[in-house]
Amino acid sequence: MTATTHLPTATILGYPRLGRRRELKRAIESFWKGHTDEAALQETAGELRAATRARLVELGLPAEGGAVPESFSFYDQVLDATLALGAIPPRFADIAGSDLITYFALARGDRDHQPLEMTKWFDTNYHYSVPEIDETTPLAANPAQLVAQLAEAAEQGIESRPVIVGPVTYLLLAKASDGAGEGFRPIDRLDEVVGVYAELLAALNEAGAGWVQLDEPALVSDSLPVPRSETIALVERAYSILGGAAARPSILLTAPYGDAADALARLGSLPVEAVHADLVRGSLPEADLVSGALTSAFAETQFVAGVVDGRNIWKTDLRAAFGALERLQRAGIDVVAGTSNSLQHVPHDVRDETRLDVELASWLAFADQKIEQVVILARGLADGGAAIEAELASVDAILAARAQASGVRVDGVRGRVDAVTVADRERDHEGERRAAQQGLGIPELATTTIGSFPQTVEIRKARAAFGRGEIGQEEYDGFLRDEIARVIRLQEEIGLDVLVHGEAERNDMVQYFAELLDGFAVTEHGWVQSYGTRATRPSILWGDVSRPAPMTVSWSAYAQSLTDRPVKGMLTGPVTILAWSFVRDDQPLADTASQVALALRDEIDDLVDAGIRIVQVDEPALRELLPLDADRQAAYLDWSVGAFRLATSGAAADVQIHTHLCYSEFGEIIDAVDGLDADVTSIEAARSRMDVVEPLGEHGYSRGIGPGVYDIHSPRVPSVAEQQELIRIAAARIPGEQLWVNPDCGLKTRGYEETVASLTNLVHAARAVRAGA
Ligand code: MET
Ligand SMILES: [Zn+2]
Repeated sequence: MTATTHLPTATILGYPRLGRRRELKRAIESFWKGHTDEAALQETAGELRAATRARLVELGLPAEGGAVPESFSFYDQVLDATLALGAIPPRFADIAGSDLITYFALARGDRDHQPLEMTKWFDTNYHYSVPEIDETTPLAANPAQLVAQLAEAAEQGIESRPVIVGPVTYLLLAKASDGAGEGFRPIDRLDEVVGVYAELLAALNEAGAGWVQLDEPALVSDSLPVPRSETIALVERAYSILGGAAARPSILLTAPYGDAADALARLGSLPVEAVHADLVRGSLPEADLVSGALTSAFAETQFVAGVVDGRNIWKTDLRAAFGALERLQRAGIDVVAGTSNSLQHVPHDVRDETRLDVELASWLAFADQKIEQVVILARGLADGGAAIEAELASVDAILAARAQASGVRVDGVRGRVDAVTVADRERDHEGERRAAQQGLGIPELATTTIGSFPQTVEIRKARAAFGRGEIGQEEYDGFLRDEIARVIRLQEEIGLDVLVHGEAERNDMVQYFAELLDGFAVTEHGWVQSYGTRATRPSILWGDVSRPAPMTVSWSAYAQSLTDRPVKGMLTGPVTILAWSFVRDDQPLADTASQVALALRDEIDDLVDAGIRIVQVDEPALRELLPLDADRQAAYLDWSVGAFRLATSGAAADVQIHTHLCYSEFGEIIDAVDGLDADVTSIEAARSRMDVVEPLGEHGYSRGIGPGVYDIHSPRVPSVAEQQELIRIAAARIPGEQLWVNPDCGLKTRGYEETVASLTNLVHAARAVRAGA
């Protein structure tokens, strides 16, 4: 087949992968447990892929011409690329069995193998498996899975489009393996890797593929190991080679998650057949459009315009989206309607939600509704705007109703945000606070935890029984109080200095608050893959946010009543609440964040009134929301830090404010962390062996800091000696009265046995270092 296929006027970049009812999750987990065999798993996966393709066609994507993406994954798309490239790190070479066995070993590790590291995919909450590359990592095209899926589709009568993470993005997201030579960078192997991609493309061509999609989100990011200008040049080099290959499918090169406007004319000139741009996060290159430069660049290249937002669950303003498409069309560009990015970040179908308010539901578009929107736009492109006027008008009406709906704009909430002054974001001076907090009696190298204790089977059972109405409020509350009492006693026995209540009442650190705040709704089936078989159900922040009643006070006050040691109140911060919810798109995030911050500020007031003297406000997502585009970072840090300060600055000098950030790439935002003005900050550090204390030392960081000494991501129990060593590394750079001793993150995913052993060792390690050991 020659690469002359024309992409139809509608497509999407990818679709949710776990299945409408998370069928794939169940099938994979049952395979892992040994309850089913690989054949059974392959069968379920094949059925799911077939159902997905059929669904996409049913929703209106053409069956011909490569409009249907082949975006299935057993675990992760970057890991899929690792297998397709045969880039299996040699430390896994001894794994016997099928490709799928190797695949899961890379993803999850086993007794003898640490898994590949996992980290967040661009500015999303999705985690990918980080490739490990060095000078000798083998590379050999392994197109089997890609070809098999293509054949399945053909059998269904669908010409689908295989999807692969592109070579530049793949290598820029990889890390150099531990054994790599000094100065080696994975991207140094670009030419070889491109050669393997060429082989994959040849195999796909042979198998009859008309199109292939290569995702290059690296094009929009300033947070990668090379400057963006170099990324663009690398993409040009890679695709000049790939495009020049004799036998290959047509290539769709995508640039999701951000703004590639300044590179678009260059991308359009590459020897590929279609280029995608994210026009939600990104923009059209105005000057190039007006001058005709874009038109010339795209003279022989189709332009997939990502105008339907793939990151949120709101209906797209179709009239505005169609306006952008028409401008391109009028400029003589062959335009295709598409989504801004893969729909893997949104749930399946609003129609599955039976408990949502009907009016709210009418404003929403999950994956299936987004596809319907793309298909309408495509019809407009083919038949002219008049052909879809009724649909455009219907969305106009929905958006107008949404703007007027009760709860969307609440005068009281808005008035309060408008009245916020600079002083509302300022606490007393650091020194005064330190003096006022002496009364807390906190020792040097104070020991504490990050908040949650293990969520046992019993806790989950009680919550489920309460949810089903099998046990009443009183019984459930009694159960939680017993749990809190147990956790307090345990911490006293272990000898921790600052205690927590354990968060047993929380299903999730964001959803718990979403359920108690006005302006939020929760879904039944709104699952979104977080990594592998894990999914979360983000809440929907649809209206002005306020707090009808205290949310955490009774639990924290009860815990404090049981002990003389200080108990930390525990809240999730405004930025993290936003980052892990689907947030309204009709006002700036900064405004929404201020509303959430004011609700938390009231909560802190109430906690303090109830006798709590230390409050931790977790912001693990602060780094995640940092824009990929360097030009947008300052504005982001300004509002996000401002929201945290608004939440916490009502606290008097003698109230100690803690925050928790769980990631180690910290250097980039150290000024922002300083700007949070928290008295104490706990961060992840154990896995990186305290790498972060050096920049902190250099920065002259003056506040309390708790670099984690216990990696909570595995059941392994760190010894006293090991934790003592990490504390010593930190103590060499940071004065003892500033240094806190704590785990990397919460303990909710751990079991009790390892938790008790690890925390006991932690306390002994801290005591030993205090005693000068
Ligand atoms: C992802 S950060 C988690 C913080 C929370 N307080 C916990 O301990 O679970
Ligand atoms: Zn954490």
